[in-house]
Amino acid sequence: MSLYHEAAEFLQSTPSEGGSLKARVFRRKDLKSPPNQLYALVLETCKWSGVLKEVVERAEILRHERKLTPALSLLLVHDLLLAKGGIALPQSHGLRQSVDRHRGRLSSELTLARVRRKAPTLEALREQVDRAAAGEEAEYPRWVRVNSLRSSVEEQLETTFARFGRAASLQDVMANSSRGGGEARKCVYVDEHVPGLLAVTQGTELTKTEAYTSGKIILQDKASCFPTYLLDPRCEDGDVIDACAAPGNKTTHLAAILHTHAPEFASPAQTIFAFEKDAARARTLEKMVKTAGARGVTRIGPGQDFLQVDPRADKYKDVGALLLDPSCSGSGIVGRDSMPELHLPELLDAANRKTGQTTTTKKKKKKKKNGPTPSTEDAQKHDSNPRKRKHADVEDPSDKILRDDEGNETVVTSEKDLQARLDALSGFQLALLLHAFEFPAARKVTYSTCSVHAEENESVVMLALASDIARRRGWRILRREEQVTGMREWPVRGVAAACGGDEDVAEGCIRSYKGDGRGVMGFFVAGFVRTGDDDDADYDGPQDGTGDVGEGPYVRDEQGVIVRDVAGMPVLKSTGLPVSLEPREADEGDGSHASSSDTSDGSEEDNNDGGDTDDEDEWNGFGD
Ligand SMILES: C[S@@+](CC[C@H](N)C(=O)[O-])C[C@H]1O[C@@H](n2cnc3c(N)ncnc32)[C@H](O)[C@@H]1O
Repeated sequence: MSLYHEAAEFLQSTPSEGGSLKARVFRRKDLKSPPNQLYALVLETCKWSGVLKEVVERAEILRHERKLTPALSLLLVHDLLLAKGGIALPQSHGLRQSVDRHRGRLSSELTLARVRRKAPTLEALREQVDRAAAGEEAEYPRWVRVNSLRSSVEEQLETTFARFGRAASLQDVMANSSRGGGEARKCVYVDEHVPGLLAVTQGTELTKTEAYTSGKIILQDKASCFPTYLLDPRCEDGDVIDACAAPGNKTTHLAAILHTHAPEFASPAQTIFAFEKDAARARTLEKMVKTAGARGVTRIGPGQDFLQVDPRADKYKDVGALLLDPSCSGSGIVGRDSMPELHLPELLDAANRKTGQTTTTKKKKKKKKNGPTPSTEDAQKHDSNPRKRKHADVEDPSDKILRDDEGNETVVTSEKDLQARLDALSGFQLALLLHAFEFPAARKVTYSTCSVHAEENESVVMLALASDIARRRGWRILRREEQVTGMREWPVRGVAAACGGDEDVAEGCIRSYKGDGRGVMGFFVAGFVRTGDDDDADYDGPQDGTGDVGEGPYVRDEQGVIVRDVAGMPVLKSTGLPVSLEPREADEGDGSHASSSDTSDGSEEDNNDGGDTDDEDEWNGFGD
C-alpha cells in the first residue's frame, strides 16, 4: 500500500478510533511507510485542507479522475503544490499522473485561493494556515528560558532577538501573537517574575536558530519554570534531586540556578541526581542535559523509579533539596496535539461552484446522520470559526480522551472514570512526595503538576502535611512571605476551599490557569520546608507495619514490578488488598489522612513509539 493510501486511511478515521493522530500512527506496527513521514503528511494535509478543498473543487479533478477519493486528492495535491520533494511516487504511477495532468489548473487555483485570502505570497499563506491550525496556542506567547550555563539575557537580546522590537508589556506580545500573518510585529519582553525568561511573539521559528540547537535558549512555559525557581537551590543546600526528570526542563534549570548561585570562593561540589523511570524518556533527558551544558553537575538515573531510591543510602546523605514534578493528568497543558479541522472536497454541482460554497466537512456530514440538519445560515456561521465549533462540539469523541502530560491517553466516559483516574494519580503523587520527605538532610521540597485539578494539587499538599512523616520530621508549607520575590509577587494562589480553609497553605500554593490572560499554561506548585530541629534518628522504616525498608510496602512480581489492580492501585503486602484512599470529605473535614502506606503509584508508562517526541508540551527536543 502506498504512502498516500495509508495516509488517506488515517485522514478519514475519526479521533475516537484510538486517540490522537500521533498515538495512532506511532502505535501501528504494520505500516509500510515511515511513521514520521506519514504523520507529517497527514497533519500538514489536514492543516491545509481548507485551502486545498477549494483548489480541488474548483479545478474539478474529482469529476475527471473518478479513481481519486476526496482524501487521496487532498494528499496528492498537497504534495504536488506544497511539498519540497513533490509527490513521493514515480512519474509513471497512476495516482501521480491523476493529479500531474491537472498541474496547471491546480496551481492557478492555489494562486486564486491565496489572493482570496489576501496573502501576498505563498509564505504569507503558509503563516496564515499555521496560525489557524495552532488553535488556542496562537493566543499565547512563546516562552524562552535563557540558559545561564551557555548564555545571558543581554547576549540573547543582542543576537537571537536583535531584530525583535522590545514590548512594553506581556499584553503587547500576546496581542502581536494573536494578530498573526504579515501584521505580527516580532517582539520580545523580559519577564518580571522568573529571572532569565523571555516572552516572544508566536509564529517565530526558534527551533532552527543557533541559540536553540546549541542549548543557549530552552523553550519552556513560564509556569513550568516556577518549581525550580521556587526551590531556589543554593550552595548550602548541598546535593539536589530531580525525582521525575525527563525531558529535563527542570533538571537543566536546576543546573543553571546552581551555576548562577555558585559562590566565588571554593565550595563543595554539588550534584543533581536526576531520576527517570522510563528508559526511552531518560534518553531524551540525557540529550537535553548534554546540550544544555549541565552534564558535569548532573547524574542521571535512567530507568530509575524514584520510589525505589533508598533515602538512607550514603550517596544521598547530602541531598538538601528535592524537586518533584511527577506524572499528572496534564489538564493544564495548552493545545496538546490537537488535530486541525479536516475539510474534504466534494463534487460540486454548477450552482455551488458559482456561489463558491465549499465548506462541507466530514464532521458536519456525520452530524447530519445523527441529528437535525443545521440550516445553511447556521452552517456558514459555524464554519466561519472552525475552532469555536471544535470546542463547542460536546459530541466530539476526542472530548472523552484524557491525555496526560506524557501523551498517554485514557478514555474517560463518565465523571466516575475521571474521578477514578484522578484518585489513582493523586495516590501515586502523594507516595512520591512522602518519599521525598524521607531524605535525612532534606530541608526543601517542591511539588508541582501541570494539572488544574485540586485532587492532584491542594489535596495532595494537605494529605502530605498531615502525614506521619511530615509531622515526625517537621515538614511545613513554604509560606508566601518566605518565597523568592517573583513567586511571592505572582498573584494567582491556591484554592482555600481545597486546603480545608487554611489560608496560609492556600497562599503558599502557586497556581496558574490557561486562558486567564497571563499567557501561561495551567500549573500548580507548592514548596515545603523543615528547619531540621525535628529529626528522625529513631526512624524505623515506612509505617506500613511491614518493617520492610528495601522493598517497600507493595506486593511485587518476579521482575520486581509493583502488582496493581485494574484501576492501577498497588496491592499492599500487609493486607493483600489494593490500596484504597480515604474519602476526600473525611480527609478535609476531620483532618485524618492517608499514611505513606496508603498510597499508590498509579503512573502509566505506556510510552508510545513516538517516544521522545511526546514531551513537546514543554521541550521540543533539540531539532528532533
Ligand atoms: C511531568 S514529567 C516530568 C517533566 C520534567 N520535570 C521536566 O520539567 O522536563 C513526569 C516524568 O516522571 C517520570 N516518572 C513517573 N513516575 C516516576 C517514578 N516513580 N520515578 C521516576 N520517574 C518517574 C515519567 O516517566 C515522566 O517522564
